[in-house]
Amino acid sequence: MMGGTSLRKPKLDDEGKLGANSLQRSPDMMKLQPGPSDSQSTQVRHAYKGKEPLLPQVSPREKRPIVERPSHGVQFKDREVDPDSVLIPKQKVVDSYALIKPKDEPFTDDLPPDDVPRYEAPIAVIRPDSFSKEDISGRSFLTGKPDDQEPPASHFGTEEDRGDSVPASSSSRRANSELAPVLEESPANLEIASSSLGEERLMNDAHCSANGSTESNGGRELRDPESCSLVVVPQHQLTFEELRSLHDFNDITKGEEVIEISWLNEINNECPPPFMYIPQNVVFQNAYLRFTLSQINAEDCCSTCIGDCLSSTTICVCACETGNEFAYTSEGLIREDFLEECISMTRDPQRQCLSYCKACPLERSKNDEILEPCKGHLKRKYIKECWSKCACHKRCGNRVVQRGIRCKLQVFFTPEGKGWGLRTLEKLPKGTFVCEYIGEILTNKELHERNVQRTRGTNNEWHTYPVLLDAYWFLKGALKEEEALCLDATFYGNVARFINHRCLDSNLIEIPVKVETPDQHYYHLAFFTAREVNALEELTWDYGLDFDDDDHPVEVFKCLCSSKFCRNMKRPNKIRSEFFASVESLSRQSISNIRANASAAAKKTDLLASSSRFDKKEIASLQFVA
Ligand SMILES: C[S@@+](CC[C@H](N)C(=O)[O-])C[C@H]1O[C@@H](n2cnc3c(N)ncnc32)[C@H](O)[C@@H]1O
Repeated sequence: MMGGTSLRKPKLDDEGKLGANSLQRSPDMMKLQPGPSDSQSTQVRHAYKGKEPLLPQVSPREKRPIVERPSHGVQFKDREVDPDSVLIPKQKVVDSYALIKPKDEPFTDDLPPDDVPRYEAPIAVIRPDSFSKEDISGRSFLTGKPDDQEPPASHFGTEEDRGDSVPASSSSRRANSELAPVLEESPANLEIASSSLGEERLMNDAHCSANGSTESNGGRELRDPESCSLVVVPQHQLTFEELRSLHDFNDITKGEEVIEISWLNEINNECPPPFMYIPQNVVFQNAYLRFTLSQINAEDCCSTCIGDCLSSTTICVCACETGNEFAYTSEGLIREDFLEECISMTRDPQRQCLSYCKACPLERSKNDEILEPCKGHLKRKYIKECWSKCACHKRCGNRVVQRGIRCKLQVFFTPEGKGWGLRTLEKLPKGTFVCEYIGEILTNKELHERNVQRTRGTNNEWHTYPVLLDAYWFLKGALKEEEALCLDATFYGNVARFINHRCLDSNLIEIPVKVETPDQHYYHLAFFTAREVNALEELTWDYGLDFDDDDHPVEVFKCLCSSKFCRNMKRPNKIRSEFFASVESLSRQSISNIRANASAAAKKTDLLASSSRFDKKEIASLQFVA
């Protein structure tokens, strides 16, 4: 599991020092699989070493007009694109950019067949008119649509509808489709909530497709196209051409974002793995979300604000959550002190504040007979943005994440063997919003079921990309199953699914952002730059993986982040001492904080020490740090 929870256990190495793995998170919280393409990619790359990369013919395409809107208060600076970084394939680039310019060679059929990655295609589509209005509204899950397309608040069922355990929306979905409870027996069917256009889609067998399994009949009937409006799409192994066309070379988002995001492979002939691009989170099945205006109380919105909240002289209700100061500056960046606080709470083991659930949903989802105690979840600072019930202007400066991706990004094939990655094509100031982590909203039980199914399967190429939304789990005594949520970008996701891991000093930091609901159990996970990032730099994020952990079913990857803080690296002594020095300096500030509050620290250490989950070595390391 990436991000979300973070219990880093300082560890001692063999010599009893704070070791290379000293800043690790809880094992069970972090489960992540190697990306689908990595193993293949290494082989293919070697096979093509020294050859010119083959890149698809770029067909000229009309540039999508980006509507410029008058600015009210917040200025989203037009960042200057580094001239050396113009990589967008459809743009003409001058010779000096040849190093990174996408090649124009057309694909030919004479590619060695063994080097052609094989995937299966998704799948099927339901026509929008196939559901009743009620059903559509029940499923709507639209948030933060950029600018003028922002949708109205969607109804997710009333309190009465909700019943004890199953939300009305998911009940109605089940009534409409028997495709819901199928993970165990049949190939999983995946249901997607409404798109930005209110369009309903149903993806059948996305899991199976991603899994690489084949259907012998070469196609699968989903539903009668007339009665249920499903289109039958033949299932077969994708040819290279088909795979390539799955992701628009110029825009992997297929027009779903305000800006285009190209993809580029200068290393080998691989294409990005098959997945469905979505710009907003969607409910998979049982997750309970209720976005209603009636649910938003006066204290949850700024119903008296006018124009730009950031320039208002009176205190805006939406800033109360962040100490009466907005998290954003008038340039649309995160405020320096707020950002530093978030960084230190996430990265500095002494600042990390863990909270413990009474009945941890993560442990509950395992269905074990004995419920293990909660291993702790990182407390986080979060941002609260203005939304529909706020009276401020749509371009109020306290609406950043909901405006969608604004940076010039590119999905690219990394040369170091990490598979695909995400990079910026322009210099990004510290505190810039880059993108959200978008995926299917699953309950933890659903995620657990997916994982079980994956590990049971014969094909280990089915990888998962999940993050927990666990920042507030501790607030509620016992979360209902449908309230303990996570995001999974394995089958549906946005560009964030390409962000690779970097231990500790990654250039992105994830911050929870509340937009459309005051509910604590659902929030957006947004990535901001933790420092200034240069054009062409890869964007990275610390997944919080514990590379020593073999107590989870998902194999961790061999980390190639090349950070000097890498937790998955045997270091020579010199580098090791540098590493300790860096950790020491990072911790100094926090150690003084702990000294200032010795009793709280001691209490915390006692609490951790009393937990049977820690062995002597770990307790010793906790005491060492304290
Ligand atoms: C969220 S995906 C990132 C995108 C992925 N590289 C791809 O090609 O789709 C996570 C996977 O990327 C690879 N990865 C990410 N960070 C890595 C790192 N620091 N070293 C090696 N592999 C990494 C691992 O295979 C991991 O399971």
